[in-house]
Amino acid sequence: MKLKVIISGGGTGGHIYPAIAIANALKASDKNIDILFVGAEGRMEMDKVPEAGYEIVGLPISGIQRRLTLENLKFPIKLIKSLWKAGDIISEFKPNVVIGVGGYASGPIMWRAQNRRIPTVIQEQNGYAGLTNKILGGKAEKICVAYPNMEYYFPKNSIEFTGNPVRQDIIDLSSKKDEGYQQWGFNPDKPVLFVFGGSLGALTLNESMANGIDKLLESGIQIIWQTGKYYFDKYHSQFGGREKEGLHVVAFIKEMEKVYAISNVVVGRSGALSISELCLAGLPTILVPSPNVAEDHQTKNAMALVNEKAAVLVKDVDARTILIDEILSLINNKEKQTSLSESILNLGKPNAANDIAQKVIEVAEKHYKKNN
Ligand SMILES: CC(=O)N[C@H]1[C@@H](OP(=O)(O)OP(=O)(O)OC[C@H]2O[C@@H](n3ccc(=O)[nH]c3=O)[C@H](O)[C@@H]2O)O[C@H](CO)[C@@H](O)[C@@H]1O
Repeated sequence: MKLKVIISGGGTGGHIYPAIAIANALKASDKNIDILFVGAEGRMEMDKVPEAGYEIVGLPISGIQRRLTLENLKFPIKLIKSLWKAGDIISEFKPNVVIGVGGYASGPIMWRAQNRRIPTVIQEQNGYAGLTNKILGGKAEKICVAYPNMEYYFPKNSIEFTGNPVRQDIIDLSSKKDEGYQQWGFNPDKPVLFVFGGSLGALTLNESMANGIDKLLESGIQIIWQTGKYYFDKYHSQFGGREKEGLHVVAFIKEMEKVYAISNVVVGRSGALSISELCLAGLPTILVPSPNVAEDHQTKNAMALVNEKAAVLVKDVDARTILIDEILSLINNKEKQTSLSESILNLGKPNAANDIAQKVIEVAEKHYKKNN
């Protein structure tokens, strides 16, 4: 049987990269599997998925703002159009299974698939479930999760505790060190600090860095500062061009593995995928959870590590005043770095992508046998 799989969702890196990791694991297990991505028109997946070598179709869907806006009035029309198009995509591609990774596009296509009795698999990256996944969860064959206690949101029998699927290039970082130092022009004998605010950057981290950048550079730290594309112009115009001093201000990093490979200390938001990657990389990390996300889930994500002494927590409200000192104290404390590194490595799930791919194949084959 030649398996046909739709992978749907996106919106931010936190949904797109796990989707690509699942696709790669499916292909690694059987190169004849046919994969089609379904995303939302105009969103990040429409670029990132083709860059990863997969075909993607866009639905005209968007989210609902929490405020009353003109865009919200268009939402029902976009939803109806998307449901229509989702139906056409399914009729044409004839998937054996549809995977939803979260984000606007997974709603319409998973809904359509479930109504046509095509089996569906949800991959939930966070320690909570949004409304769409809660609705879809009731009819999904499997729900692959990365945090405990998810039976609060989903039927217990469908849950598989696989961990989040992480890009394979983040495994085996030691072989990428030399290339990493070379690419960034860094001295391997001096510490490297990596600051990143998830896939889109984070204002709090940018403002906190702007407050203390000279103090960090004076201490001999080499820095990669990812601002996110919306904040890049502002911070690059202020701090760009200082590569000789060891400071790189960038909008987005394509080869994260080479940055993780050379980082001594990382500062980040606590998006689910950032955390899963840091667990595999085993990096001493300071987490500053975003307070602007549903159900404060980044704090929950971060606490899962902090409770195991696997990361340091700095609250968003405190970051502008204490983050720089926290960084300096961790950079200067090798013992703490080692203990954080050991604890965070214990929480990693390096086989998640393969485990999820196997579940997807099982679901599709079971359904195929039942119907043929
Ligand atoms: C503000 C917001 O809504 N954040 C959510 C979003 O986060 P966000 O999209 O930031 O996602 P994550 O932190 O989970 O993952 C970021 C991903 O982007 C990659 N990356 C990041 C920066 C960069 O320069 N280059 C790069 O490749 C990382 O390697 C990682 O794979 O989705 C996550 C997963 O559902 C949620 O937990 C987050 O709360």
